[in-house]
Amino acid sequence: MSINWLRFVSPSLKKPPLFHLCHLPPPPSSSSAVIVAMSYDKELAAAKKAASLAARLCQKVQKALLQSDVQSKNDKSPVTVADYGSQALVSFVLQQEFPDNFSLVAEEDSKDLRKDGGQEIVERITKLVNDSLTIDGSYNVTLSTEDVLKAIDNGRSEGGSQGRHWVLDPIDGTKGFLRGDQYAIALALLDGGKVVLGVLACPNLPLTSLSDAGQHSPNNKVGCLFFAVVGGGTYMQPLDGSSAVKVQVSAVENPEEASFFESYEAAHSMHDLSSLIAQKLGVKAPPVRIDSQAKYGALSRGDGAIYLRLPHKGYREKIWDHAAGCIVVSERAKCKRTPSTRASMKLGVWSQMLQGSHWIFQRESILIWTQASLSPTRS
Ligand SMILES: Nc1ncnc2c1ncn2[C@@H]1O[C@H](COP(=O)(O)O)[C@@H](OP(=O)(O)O)[C@H]1O
Ligand SMILES: [Mg+2]
Repeated sequence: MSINWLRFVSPSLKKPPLFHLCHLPPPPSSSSAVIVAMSYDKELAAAKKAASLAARLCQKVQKALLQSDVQSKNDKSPVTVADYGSQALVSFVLQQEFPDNFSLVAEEDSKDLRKDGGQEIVERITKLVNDSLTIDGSYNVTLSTEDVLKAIDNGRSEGGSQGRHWVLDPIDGTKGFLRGDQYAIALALLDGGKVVLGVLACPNLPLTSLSDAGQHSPNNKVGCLFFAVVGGGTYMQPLDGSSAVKVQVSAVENPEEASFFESYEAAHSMHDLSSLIAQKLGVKAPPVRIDSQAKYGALSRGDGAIYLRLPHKGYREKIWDHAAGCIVVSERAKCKRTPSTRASMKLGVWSQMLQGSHWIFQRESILIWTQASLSPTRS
């Protein structure tokens, strides 16, 4: 049931240990990598297409964002027409491409949209989806509002450790999206309970490193698509479709020279605690706070070396918030056999002292500290 580097453990099977330090084996040799990667070619092409189309839809909505686009969900997180539109689009594309073997575990459902007063918003979503499909031109269809609601609800699969299941966060970082900041369309494929493929579309992430001094220059283009297939390395390409490059994680091993990422939202991760931990690790740089799994994309190309995610007590992570990001980081291109232990040992001591059920994940110079007891199902 283990998924590469981020382990998904059913709560009924096992209580997470107090802390767990995970040294991962090196990536497979290049010959086996090619064979493994090729077996998901069609899935990768479909996932990139679906995520890119959804990203374009979201970009359009973010530009024209009005407060009236915001609805309220039970958990009080904001949901936008782009959230639903993105899910409908990805669901539709995947179902077209894999009509005989389609299972999608996605964040949204149409319940709120089907309530009184939802019709207008459904029509707006439907128009957005149809406009995106028309521009793409691959499918000669015009979806009705009911088709769109069904496509959204086709994301209600429970997933599981048998067979293939797509996992989607249609807009990860909804708060960032509403603020005009970072967000991601995060799509992963589980096969036999393992994440085998991940695509992260990050429409607002600069193409150059976040640590570059010129990042705020008006000439610095934004819009990145990260993708990884198990055994095949991680790639990044501009969302406009130009060619992809293999990325590699940071070479920084000394935490004193590392920059660390955390959630922008203090409600999602305890900033005070991460600042204390960073201080104890010897990290000198201030935290880089960004929304969504764009953090994983940025880590995979070496913009930073540490990601601390410390949710408040009682929060349970969802599979769609990590599945795509974890493979994008764990399939990074760099292959170095001597992992740095300096930071992880320090973190280990701290995690014992804090007595939390935090796990530490280390791969070479990357450190990710998060509560990650996830199951390959939606619950
Ligand atoms: N109280 C909480 N603690 C931790 N994570 C939370 C949270 N409330 C929401 N989240 C999750 O944090 C995600 C955003 O991640 P980040 O903090 O890295 O930007 C949200 O994704 P959505 O925006 O898809 O709902 C949501 O799943
Ligand atoms: Mg999310």
